[in-house]
Amino acid sequence: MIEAHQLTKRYGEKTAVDRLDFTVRPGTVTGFLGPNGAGKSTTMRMIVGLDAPSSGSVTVNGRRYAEHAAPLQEVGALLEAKSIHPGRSAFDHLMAQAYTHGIPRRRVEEVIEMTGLQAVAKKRAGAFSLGMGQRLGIAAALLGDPSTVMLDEPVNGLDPEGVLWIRNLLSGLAAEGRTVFVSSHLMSEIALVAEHLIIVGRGRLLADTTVKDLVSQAGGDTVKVVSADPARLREVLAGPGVDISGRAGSEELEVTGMPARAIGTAAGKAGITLFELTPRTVSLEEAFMELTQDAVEYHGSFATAGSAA
Ligand SMILES: Nc1ncnc2c1ncn2[C@@H]1O[C@H](COP(=O)(O)OP(=O)(O)OP(=O)(O)O)[C@@H](O)[C@H]1O
Repeated sequence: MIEAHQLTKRYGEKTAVDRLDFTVRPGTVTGFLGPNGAGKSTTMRMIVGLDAPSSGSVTVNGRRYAEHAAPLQEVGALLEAKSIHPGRSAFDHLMAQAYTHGIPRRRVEEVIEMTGLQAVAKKRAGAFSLGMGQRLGIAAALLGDPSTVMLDEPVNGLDPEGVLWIRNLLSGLAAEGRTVFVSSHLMSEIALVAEHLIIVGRGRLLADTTVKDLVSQAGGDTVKVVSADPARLREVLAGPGVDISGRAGSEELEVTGMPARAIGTAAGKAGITLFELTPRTVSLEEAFMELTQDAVEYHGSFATAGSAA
């Protein structure tokens, strides 16, 4: 369990993390999302004590990271900055860490197997591909068999097989009852693995929600209905929580707050012929963009042909 209370980090004039309050719970994968520069890495660094909060606090399993007697057993982290000696083999790198934390050799062998590094474990880590490097970073994060696992942009630059592997690994860790906290600036990646979402923009909390709720809040439960008698259909469907819109003279209605199946049934009972009944699905990417559009630090811009002088 990770708990942040009014967590704040300032770098001079810049407030990278601004009074964040959130809880990351065990047994599920929580995605940590936000545009570039939103403060995700800074937050994660504070969770593992690599950066000190300017104010507020963050704890793992009820204590600040530095207060744990055996922190590697509490939280395993893969952060963006890697500190792997390029001349050392993956096995030696993990053994060195295990040795300094009183972790047995057996556990090193276990994490090598879990991360599929058996064939390359004795090779120089400096010669590793990006994917292998990520696997090694994850192996190191899992070394202490931690109840909380935190990964910063774990799928960055991975091939589809690597992405699928990470997805299965994270779901498996959550199913074992661990707290799993994963950052990304890509909604599409997180949507496949996370159930819960913490979304930040410019250091502020924008949403603490579920993937399901984010979609429905963004209008994911709208249904397009084309019928022979839209005026009567409006009357038939009207009710509490149901919102109906449509242009005068058009056969098309947009219905929010009623599933397609219920609309079809009601129309059928009233004898109204339907020509089309289409649930509109808002992609998570769209929902995310809508939520974070004001919080993006650097908007891209492009000149249209007409604007060139
Ligand atoms: N050491 C530092 N000194 C000054 N500013 C910093 C420092 N570290 C981060 N920042 C600034 O704080 C803000 C948050 O950065 P952070 O790296 O935490 O964002 P992020 O959400 O992880 O972004 P990304 O998705 O690009 O990795 C940015 O504006 C960044 O420039």
